[in-house]
Amino acid sequence: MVKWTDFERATIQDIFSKIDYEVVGPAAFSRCLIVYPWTQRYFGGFGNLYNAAAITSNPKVAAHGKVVIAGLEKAVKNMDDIKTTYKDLSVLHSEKLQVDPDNFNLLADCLTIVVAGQMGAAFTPEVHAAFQKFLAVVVASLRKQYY
Ligand code: HEM
Repeated sequence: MVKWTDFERATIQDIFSKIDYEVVGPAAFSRCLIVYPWTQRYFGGFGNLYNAAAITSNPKVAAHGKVVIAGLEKAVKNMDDIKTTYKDLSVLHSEKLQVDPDNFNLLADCLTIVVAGQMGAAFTPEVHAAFQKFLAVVVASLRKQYY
């Protein structure tokens, strides 16, 4: 089981209480599609992903970015058992969506960059370390049902 320090718990709660979901989710997801274009292959039904401008103005991309953040919020609310919380989500990404699990880290990196940009100076190395640990547990939990 993952052990969290008081600082880590407080920091994760604090980050998610401060960030603007409507902005961070879409920004992180669209950044992932732009920076790592092979991730677009899973979103064939999302319409125009032709270039960065098309991606950032695509309403389906924005909507899915919010879905991802809502998924992360579940992990925030269940920090002591993210693996169980993400069981179905892991099965979905593995068996139905067949997402290469290496891509989880790419989206996590984009989330870090966007959150850092929003938080500015408050995103200290200690806060970064706590967020990194949280994302590592999220990614490991999403990978759990892969075989
Ligand atoms: C932090 C990592 C991620 C989280 C928390 C996450 C979360 C979610 C959630 C909550 C859903 C909706 C599930 C449902 O409808 O029941 C979803 C769907 C989906 N995810 Fe992820 N996801 C992550 C990473 C990725 C990555 C990296 C990819 C591909 C590069 C991906 C591809 C998809 C696809 C294709 C869908 C279905 C979209 C649709 O057709 O509406 N996910 N994800």
